[in-house]
Order: sequence, then structure tokens, then C-alpha cells
Amino acid sequence: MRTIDWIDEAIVLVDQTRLPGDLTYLRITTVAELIDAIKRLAVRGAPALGVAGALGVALAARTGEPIGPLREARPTAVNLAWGVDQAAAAPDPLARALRIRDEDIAACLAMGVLGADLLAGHGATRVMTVCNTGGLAAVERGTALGVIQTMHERGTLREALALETRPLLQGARLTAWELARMGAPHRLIVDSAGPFLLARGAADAVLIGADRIAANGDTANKIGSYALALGARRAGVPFLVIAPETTIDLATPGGDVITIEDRGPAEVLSIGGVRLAPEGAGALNPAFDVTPADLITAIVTDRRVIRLDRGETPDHA
Ligand SMILES: CSC[C@H]1O[C@H](OP(=O)(O)O)[C@H](O)[C@@H]1O
Repeated sequence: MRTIDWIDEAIVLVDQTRLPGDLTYLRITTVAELIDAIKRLAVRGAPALGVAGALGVALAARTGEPIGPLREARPTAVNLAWGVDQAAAAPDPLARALRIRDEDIAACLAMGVLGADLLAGHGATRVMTVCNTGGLAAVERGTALGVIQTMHERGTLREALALETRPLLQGARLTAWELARMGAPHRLIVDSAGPFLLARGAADAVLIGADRIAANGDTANKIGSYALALGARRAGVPFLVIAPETTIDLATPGGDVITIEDRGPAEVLSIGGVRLAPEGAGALNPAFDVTPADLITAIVTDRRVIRLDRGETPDHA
């Protein structure tokens, strides 16, 4: 099952807003439809957004729609703008987009091996993760959850603890769905339990994905990642970022200048269309946070392991 693909002159993608209840696909034939799917997280996850952006340029070549609004549809994941730029600069945008798709499939396999090898070296069998970083966030297999899948396939996964990931519940809805499909041992936890469970020794390592990695290693990822990094450091367990090279943005010097998507109060005040908070309550809803490089043990990409704990950085490793 590919999360996103090009089939019969259209983008076909899993509608992730319907999971875990229904596995359904959207057939996208205009850039406007693609932008809507990106904004409502029918398609989501940095690598998947890179492929979507590139395929969107191929659509625009057919429909004549502008690509600027596509490039800006979500600001934090560097991959979306990168995918649009790559395809727009290519003589054949569709061919370039299909290569990006295939490169992502290979990258996720490579990250799984490098990450599982690194964790084996630490004797880690119980891992904690936030949000969703499986095949649903890429084309196939994914990043951090791709490492967990590789561990499971090798028989070295004792348990994955997945944060539910409020407010949109990517962990409870998507990661738990993917882990169940692969038959991997897992349990869900509420987000605020993560640091405490690390303090109580519930996991041997924390694995997260990334939406944008700055040149110094500061990493933007789903809200809650920073808290896990603080908890991991206090507990003395490795904190690993798993992301393809395409998520590294050397043009961004540090995390302080990364734009953090604000998704507005509604997602916090209600859930599944049911109002949680009293009328009149306000809410803050940053979709991502930034983990400083000095709290990250290593960044595992499809080509290398960047040991931030040894002074390496993405621009010097
Ligand atoms: C494979 S990295 C995916 C990355 O994207 C997620 O955010 P969202 O669900 O809002 O697209 C989260 O930050 C993941 O780590």
C-alpha cells in the first residue's frame, strides 16, 4: 500500500482523516484539491508532503493552476517547498516527481536499517515515539516508525510506546493502526505521560521524525517532541531523529527561525466535532516545536548517522 502515487493522470492518496475506521483513497486532479487535502491533513508527514508537492507541479502543468499556494500550503515541513521547487525546476516535472517518489521509498528502507543497527548497538528494544512517522507519512514504511518496523521484522522490538499526539491524534489514529497492521507489540500513552514514563524506565530510546532540520541540528517536529527530549535527557536514554536528507535545510541556520504552523484554536477546543471546552474558551495550537541540537543524540538519515552528541552537525558530519 502506497500512501501517495500517480495513477492514470491523477494523484491517488490515502485519506488519513478517515483512519483508523476506513481505508479510503482520494483521486486528486487539480492543485486546488491537493492544497485542500494538505491543509486538512488528508495527506501529511514531511516526506509525503515532498512527494505531494512535486506531483502537484505535474498536475499544475496540466491544469494551468499556480503553484505558489501549493508551496505555502503548510510552512514547517521543508519537504513540501522542496518537492515543489524540484519539480518546477525540472524539464519534465512528472518524471522528477516520480523519481522523488521512488527515492523516498529507498530512503525509508535505508533509514530503517541504519536506525535499527544504531539501536541494536545500544541494546534498545523498547522505544517511545510521537505522532505518526510510518508509511502514512511517506510513500512506504516511513522514518521513525520505519525503524520500529525494521526492529519488529528483525525480532528485536519488545514494545513501542506511542504518544496519542493531541490534538489531531496521529498517534492514536494512525501509528496504532500501522503498528497493529504489522503485528508489532505496542501501547498508546497520553502525551503528558511520556517524560514521566521515561523517568520510570519504560523505554530504552526515543525515536521521532522531523519536519525541518536546521544546519546546526535543531529539529522542528510535532508538538510534544521537545518535552520528550527533555525527559530522555533526564532519564539518560538516547533521543534519535529519523529523517531523510531531504528534511535537512542547510539554508536555515538554527531552530529559532523555523516557522511553526499555528493551526488555530478549533482543533484544541473540540475533538471529532464534539466541543470539549466551554464556549468562550480560547486555545493556543502550535502544530510543532523545536528540539535544540544539544538534546538530540543523533540524526539518522538515509545516508548517514549524524552524532550530535559527539559534536557533529548536519552541515559538518
Ligand atoms: C515522517 S516525519 C512526519 C512528521 O510530520 C508530522 O506532522 P503532521 O502530522 O502535522 O504532518 C509529524 O511532525 C511527524 O514527525
